[in-house]
Amino acid sequence: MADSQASHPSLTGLPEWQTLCAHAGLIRNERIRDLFQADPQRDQRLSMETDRLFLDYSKNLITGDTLEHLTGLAARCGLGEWIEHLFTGEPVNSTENRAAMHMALRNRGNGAMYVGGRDVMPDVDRELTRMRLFVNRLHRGEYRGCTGRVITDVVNVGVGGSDLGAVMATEALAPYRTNAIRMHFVSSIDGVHVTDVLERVNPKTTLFIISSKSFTTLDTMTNARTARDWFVRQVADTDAIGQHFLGVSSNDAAMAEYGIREENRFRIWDWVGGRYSLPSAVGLPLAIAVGMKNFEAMLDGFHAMDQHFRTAPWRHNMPVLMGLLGVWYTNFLGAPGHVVLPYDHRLHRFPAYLQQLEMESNGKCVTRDGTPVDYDTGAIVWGEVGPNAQHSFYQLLHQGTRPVMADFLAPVHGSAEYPEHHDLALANCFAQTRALMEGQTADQARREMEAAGVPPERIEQAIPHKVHPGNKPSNTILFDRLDPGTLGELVALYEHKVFVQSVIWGINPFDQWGVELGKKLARELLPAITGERDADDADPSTRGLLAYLHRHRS
Ligand SMILES: O=P(O)(O)OC[C@H]1O[C@H](O)[C@H](O)[C@@H](O)[C@@H]1O
Repeated sequence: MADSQASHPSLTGLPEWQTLCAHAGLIRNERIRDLFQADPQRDQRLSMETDRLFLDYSKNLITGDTLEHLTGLAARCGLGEWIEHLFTGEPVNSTENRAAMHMALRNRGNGAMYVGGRDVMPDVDRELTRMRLFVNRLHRGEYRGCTGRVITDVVNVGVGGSDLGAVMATEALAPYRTNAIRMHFVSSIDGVHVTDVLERVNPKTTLFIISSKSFTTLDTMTNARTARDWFVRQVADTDAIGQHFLGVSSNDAAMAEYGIREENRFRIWDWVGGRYSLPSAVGLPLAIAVGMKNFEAMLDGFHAMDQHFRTAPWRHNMPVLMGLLGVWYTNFLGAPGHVVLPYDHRLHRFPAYLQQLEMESNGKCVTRDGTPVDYDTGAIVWGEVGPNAQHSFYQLLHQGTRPVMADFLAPVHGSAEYPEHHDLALANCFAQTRALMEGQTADQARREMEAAGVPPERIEQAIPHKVHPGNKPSNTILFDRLDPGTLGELVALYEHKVFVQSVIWGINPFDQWGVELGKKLARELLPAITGERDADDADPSTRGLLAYLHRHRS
């Protein structure tokens, strides 16, 4: 692997890159609408299905040539080899000399998967079995609190990759709940988050899961200590900690030191990246909420997408296509933003989950060998539940000056209770992608206002404001229903999409050094916040902030 690592080509100098630049110059002048007219089969040619997902990418500013040029670039960047490096447990996380073998966590095929020459499947299966035993005991009411009462609440304490996936999936799969245990998540270090959750639970019937791959993250450790102190104060029994606190980590010694007993310590491994850890024991809160059967159905979905990604030809490979489309907009059409718009409220944390997955993975400015890049990398990802976002930021999507790439997601079967609501949501979803693509001309706006009887002078005034330029790209991802398998496929789709882009950009998507500096400066600044020392060495703005703080505290 060292060879292909060293040989990542200077991207912008590649003939494939130059071809794409020239091609973009031509295609900028095209209208997506006209491309449909020129090719009546376009929607069929530019759409595809996997086991559970349907992707329509025909409303993009692309032609068959665009895809050919993009796959040519991917081949030149060694995408095929890199996919094999990933799946064969090579240390693709070069700065930390680690594999990124999250596919082993959901390897439902029972074959061996190797990291550093060692089959990791026995470890994976052992932890999955331990989770199953624990979850089943809890659900049967056999695992109880220190006073013998059944558990009514579970509080997951974690942050980033040890929080976002579990929250997102627990919300998304709410209809698959198998029991009445209430789930709570504490992530933010600010003290109010933990307060708000502790106020709602009874210590004698609550389990705490301290979830942290490193078991050193300041945020999680601070909240975990506060939760433990609160618990001990409430039950007045330190021995009870062992019964009420579970841990998920790769740092067994730290879990033990915190007071988590052996049988309540669930393991992950250094080859599981935090933001790729939902299918590991980090998903324990989800498994408790929806039961192991549903959790494993989610793993099936992950696995199906893993297989698809590894084996499908690139022109029919969903993560590859989505990754390449992202590269097209980021690097050749100058669209820095990528918005994710689910038309199902239960996916309301999905954009937040993807923000970490995409931006922590590909928000990098040097290649794997440390060379500064001279092209853009990770998109700026944001999003919101589509129907709500229509009433807030869609204005910018329709008439703003900067192009944005959009992913629309929707189940065919949404609300079981109010299917007529879901019809409205779908009508909006499909209408928005049309409106973005087709826009509205001055003539159309004029005709509409004339028909509505608007006075002519007002019409002329209003027209510039009512014109929608259109030609805005979008993907639409549909699926039968938001069930566990579909969620697994969806998450794996984006994971692999991120990997594809990292290969083109030549960057390591599995480290996150950019988050360290802020943490270090926070540690250094803490004494200045508490007033133990001055921060004379800090910049003038920071000193000003500290001065304001202390003026208002005194
Ligand atoms: O699971 P932990 O070790 O506590 O890490 C939690 C999170 O914190 C870090 O700062 C990283 O930016 C994330 O990638 C990670 O998921």
